[in-house]
Amino acid sequence: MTRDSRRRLEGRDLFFSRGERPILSGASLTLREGEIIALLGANGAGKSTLFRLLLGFLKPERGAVELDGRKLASYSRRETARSIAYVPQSHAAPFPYRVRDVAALGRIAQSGLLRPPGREDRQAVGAALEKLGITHLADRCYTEISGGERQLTLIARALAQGARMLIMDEPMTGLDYGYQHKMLAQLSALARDGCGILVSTHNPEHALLVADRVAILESGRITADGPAPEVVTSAMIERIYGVRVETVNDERGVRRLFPASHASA
Ligand SMILES: Nc1ncnc2c1ncn2[C@@H]1O[C@H](COP(=O)(O)OP(=O)(O)OP(=O)(O)O)[C@@H](O)[C@H]1O
Repeated sequence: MTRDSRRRLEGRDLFFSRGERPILSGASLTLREGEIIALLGANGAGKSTLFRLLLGFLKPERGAVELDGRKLASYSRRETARSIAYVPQSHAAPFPYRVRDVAALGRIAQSGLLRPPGREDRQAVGAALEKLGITHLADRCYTEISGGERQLTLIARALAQGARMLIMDEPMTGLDYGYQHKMLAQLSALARDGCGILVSTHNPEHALLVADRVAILESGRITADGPAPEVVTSAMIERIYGVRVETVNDERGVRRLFPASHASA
């Protein structure tokens, strides 16, 4: 068997609590370059907390986070930012920055806070905007573009950062149907280019469409982690979300879900 030489971000046996309340109690998950992992879990299951631990924003009480086999805590903040980027849910910026300026914030990881942006920075920002198909928005004000365009801008910021591991917190939230599907296509394209993507979603159908693996966070642990069709079953949906669904594989073999209440209506 050949050793997997891809870069990897690994959270092992992570424990974290808020006050007396345990949030994570032994959660383990590994993200590798070139794959999409969809993280599913009910509201409050601890998905964002797990993300913050994997990004090094929070320290686990027990367990370890490692990047390429080395403790994340041993990397400088800037080194970490060159490898791992966080894409939050799209938000309104406090200042009317242009789209290219928001994307350029990702370059701080490469060139530092104090140095004015140079040619390389401008090229990286231009390449990120182009890859996401939003070059035409470069001079638009971030506060005056749509939620979907803002989400793409935040991904451009992550790409400009040079990171190969992207951690995305519910990027589809608030996007219209068209943008949700553009976003899903974009995630697949980024993974084909070699990015590792860990994305949380409340829509298991999105996981079925793009994820190589689906991980389930419940009771503070990853209770399932495997190929989407094996993990996203009617039993799992009922257990996590309390909704009965019927599953049907479409002509491409992609599993589709039908809530039983609609199916029998
Ligand atoms: N700063 C905080 N102080 C206290 N409790 C917190 C804090 N942040 C999160 N929590 C609690 O930790 C638990 C897990 O929260 P987290 O945001 O990680 O869940 P989540 O799975 O991302 O939720 P959602 O799907 O609703 O976004 C929740 O019960 C939440 O109330």
